[in-house]
Amino acid sequence: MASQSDHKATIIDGKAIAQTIRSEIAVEVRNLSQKYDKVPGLAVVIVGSRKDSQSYVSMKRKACAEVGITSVDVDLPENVSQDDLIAKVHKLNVNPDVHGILVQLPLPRHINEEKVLSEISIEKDVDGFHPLNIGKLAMKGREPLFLPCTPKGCLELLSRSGISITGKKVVVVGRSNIVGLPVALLLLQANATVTVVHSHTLDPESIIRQADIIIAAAGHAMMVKGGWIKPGAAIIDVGTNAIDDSRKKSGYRLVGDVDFQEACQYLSQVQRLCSHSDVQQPRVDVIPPQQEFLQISSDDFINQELLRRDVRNLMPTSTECQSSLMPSDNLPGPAHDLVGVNTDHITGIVIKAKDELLLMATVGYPL
Ligand SMILES: NC(=O)C1=CN([C@@H]2O[C@H](COP(=O)(O)OP(=O)(O)OC[C@H]3O[C@@H](n4cnc5c(N)ncnc54)[C@H](OP(=O)(O)O)[C@@H]3O)[C@@H](O)[C@H]2O)C=CC1
Ligand SMILES: Nc1nc(=O)c2c([nH]1)NC[C@@H]1CN(c3ccc(C(=O)N[C@@H](CCC(=O)O)C(=O)O)cc3)C=[N+]21
Repeated sequence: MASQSDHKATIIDGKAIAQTIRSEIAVEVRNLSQKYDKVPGLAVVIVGSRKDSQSYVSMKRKACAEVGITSVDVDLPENVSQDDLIAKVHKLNVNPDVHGILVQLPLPRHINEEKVLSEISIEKDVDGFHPLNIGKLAMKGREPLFLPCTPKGCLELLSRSGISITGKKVVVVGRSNIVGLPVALLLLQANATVTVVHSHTLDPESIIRQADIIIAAAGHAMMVKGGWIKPGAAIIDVGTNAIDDSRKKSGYRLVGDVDFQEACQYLSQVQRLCSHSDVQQPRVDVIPPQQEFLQISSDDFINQELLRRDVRNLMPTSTECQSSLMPSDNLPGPAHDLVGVNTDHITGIVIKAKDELLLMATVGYPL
């Protein structure tokens, strides 16, 4: 996790964490097989030959092999009827060697996904897509039998990276049944204050900028820009988007929903600010009383010493603070009061003059 002394964005190594989790599961599977003389079985059902689905399914089957879970492969043709698919699911429901059933989505258009998913026995619904499982996830004090894997993975990444959730402002970008909605529900259960951004959300940038934690799951390549991220924020980028890349043999490369390069550059720049006074300044948004947004350099407003201090020492009465924050000629009126900052870590400074919000500096450093 990023610390005050870090000068660049810290990268959560999802691959390494996944490897650790797989090793832990392998031990559990070994213990189970020793105790019960049986290994867990996962049925992975795929309909048709979509390239992306085949690639995800083969990843799942490989992961099963790696940890010692038996993968029961069910590959059905694109034109399989809904009744035949449901009959297959029913067979798997009663197969004692199958403990989990996963029907890869999306299904072909002629098949009703909702109907098929509701036919999976809730005891074997490892994707957690059964309405009863999702319903329990949404209710206080109820325990779903299975949690959807990607949302669960997001929380694992956070907890294994030492990022606490309780009390944090989390913005989830996306509200799909697979990722956005269940991850928002899980975060709510973990005592976060959750905002969900979707395709009808007005001004997503200003909402995302308030987040301590961002879960990006919109399926929209690099939509979250570096400047949208509050310094110190943790980001889990779920998006997997293929974009054209002539330098690749395949002709494409995968990118997330967050502009990774830009985010790292932006965060590094802001974090360096805390210890070097000569570096380029981050952007600062100024909100004049007319509510117009202006972008200016923070040079004129904030000195380095101020940023290094504990927020609690920066009380409105501090003349030093006021003079250091006093803009030369941009802001009218008498001394400005420093009225609000996040107390855990300096993530924003709000200055008031004559009870009007005049300036909000989105600079600071993480814990
Ligand atoms: N790594 C993993 O394990 C997984 C990764 N993924 C990846 O995550 C991404 C999302 O997948 P999935 O949830 O299935 O996608 P869906 O297309 O089902 O849902 C996308 C969601 O994002 C919202 N959205 C779309 N565009 C915007 C936008 N410009 N601003 C804000 N919100 C937007 C949509 O809003 P609305 O509801 O209004 O339409 C919708 O709720 C994809 O890139 C996918 O490949 C998915 C599953 C697992
Ligand atoms: N019943 C069902 N359950 C699912 O969980 C499900 C599904 N249907 N349908 C489609 C989505 C999509 N999905 C992904 C899984 C892993 C990666 C993933 O691991 N991506 C790698 C790269 C993969 C690659 O190299 O191709 C990465 O992000 O680094 C992405 C997407 C699961 N889904």
